[in-house]
Amino acid sequence: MDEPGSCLARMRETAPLVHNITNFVAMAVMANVLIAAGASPAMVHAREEAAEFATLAHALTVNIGTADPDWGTAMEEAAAVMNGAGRPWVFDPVGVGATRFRQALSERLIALRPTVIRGNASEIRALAGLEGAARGVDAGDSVEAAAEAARLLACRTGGIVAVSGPVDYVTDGKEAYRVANGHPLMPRVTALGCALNGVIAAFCVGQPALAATTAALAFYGLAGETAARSARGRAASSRPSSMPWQR
Ligand SMILES: Nc1ncnc2c1ncn2[C@@H]1O[C@H](COP(=O)(O)OP(=O)(O)O)[C@@H](O)[C@H]1O
Ligand SMILES: Cc1ncsc1CCOP(=O)(O)O
Ligand SMILES: [Mg+2]
Repeated sequence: MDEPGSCLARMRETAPLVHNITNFVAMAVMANVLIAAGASPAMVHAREEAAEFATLAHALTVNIGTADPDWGTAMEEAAAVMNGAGRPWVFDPVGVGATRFRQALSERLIALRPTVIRGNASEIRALAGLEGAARGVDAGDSVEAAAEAARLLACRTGGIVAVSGPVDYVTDGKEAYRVANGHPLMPRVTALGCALNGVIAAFCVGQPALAATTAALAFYGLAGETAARSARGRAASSRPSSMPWQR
């Protein structure tokens, strides 16, 4: 497998245009993360233009976090464009276990065979039809508890499945790798999982998807470790001690 550093260097040489149909929470965070990593983000979700825009993009991400039926159609049409052009796309099944709408849309997207599916452990378990302990969009299951689900999903789609968490797990259904980079503050910041999808998509442009996804996970975890060194974390108490009306 290629060195993660070589994958990063090749991604930066390409500076790929990554088209994202993502959720309202993640849009700005994800765009900034992609620029910082060395790619060009574009957030384009209107049903009337998503497929047309996809023809311009090097890679696509689709994310069902705040989807509605029109966004779902936009995702399916844009993914079909990427498949036709042989370009990578990443699917994030945010909160898939929570509602029938998310489950049905996810089934349609899986049938289009994403290059990479990336979710937290509870999402990957739910996608494989297993019971889980999700709390909305947050994981309640361990990564190890989702490893077999990831393997089965990868065999079903022929793509890569990445389970993020304290130690990420990534597989193509035959080989598997674990990535131990990252910091416990990362799941305390909303949309960091969503933003990771864009980085994975950027790394996958012109590079083998298993190696590229593994490298993206390592790069992202290291970035989180670096950021955590200068982060103060959240306050010890949820009640600030020096609010003006308390003086
Ligand atoms: N406890 C943890 N320790 C270190 N890194 C973590 C931890 N939990 C999540 N991460 C990292 O945070 C990023 C987002 O993953 P995750 O929180 O699982 O996604 P999501 O926001 O979709 O639930 C990944 O890079 C993952 O490796
Ligand atoms: C809070 C929330 N609600 C709908 S989408 C979303 C963002 C989830 O982002 P992430 O899975 O990266 O934490
Ligand atoms: Mg998520």
